[in-house]
Amino acid sequence: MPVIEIDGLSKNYKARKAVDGVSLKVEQGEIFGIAGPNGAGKTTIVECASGLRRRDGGTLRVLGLDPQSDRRTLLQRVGVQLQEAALPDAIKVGEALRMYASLYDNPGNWRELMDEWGLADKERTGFAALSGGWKQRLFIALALVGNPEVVFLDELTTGLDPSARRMTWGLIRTMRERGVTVVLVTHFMDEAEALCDRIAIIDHGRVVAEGSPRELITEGRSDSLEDAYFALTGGEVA
Ligand SMILES: Nc1ncnc2c1ncn2[C@@H]1O[C@H](COP(=O)(O)OP(=O)(O)OP(=O)(O)O)[C@@H](O)[C@H]1O
Repeated sequence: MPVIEIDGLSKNYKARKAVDGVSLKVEQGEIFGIAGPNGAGKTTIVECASGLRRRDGGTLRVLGLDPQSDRRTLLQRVGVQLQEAALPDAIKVGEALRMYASLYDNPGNWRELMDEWGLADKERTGFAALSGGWKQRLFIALALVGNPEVVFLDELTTGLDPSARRMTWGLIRTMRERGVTVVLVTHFMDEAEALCDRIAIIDHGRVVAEGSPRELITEGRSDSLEDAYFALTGGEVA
């Protein structure tokens, strides 16, 4: 049974159709990528699926639960890292992890997570003093602290330096090996190609293509996923 089943999802912001009839299935233990141009509706899909935003139409099941009506139960079982998250300036890295862990019934070991994500040296550093890349690492660790079965990561490696980016890829693969299902919103086609089992390309609130990186390359009659992306979204190559 799929871990995530989205059928005919729609969401409007006033007159603007942000998501327009999206249907997707994600299987357990997959790394599922969501790619597409700015404003395509990717974040809105993730927000609706993770229980953070109400949908206008369609059905949604995550771990068999409805993200709207079963929101509280679902939030115990999923982790979410969002693009524009923020924390109080003065909160220290260790405090943030401990505080987030306390929100879950069965949290992971936050100290282990802090080590795993290279944050141990920053345990006593305040949020405001972290660079963008370290904030990003902290947000990923916070998304994982509840020991989630499904994790939604929005622009996972934006702002990370190349070595942190590769380290992050390794840790995401480890999560898959542990059976965690990962939904990854990304603008980086090398990242999607390296990590994702399947990818949905979204444009103007609709799914324009879906498949494994190899299938999308074939469908776009291209040599690389990046070229396939441009072919499938009708975008211009810069
Ligand atoms: N809270 C909001 N209020 C009004 N419009 C919104 C809101 N959030 C998103 N939108 C609009 O909905 C559309 C989809 O936005 P969304 O953030 O889901 O796209 P995205 O694919 O994640 O974009 P990006 O790649 O730039 O992050 C855009 O036109 C955006 O301007």
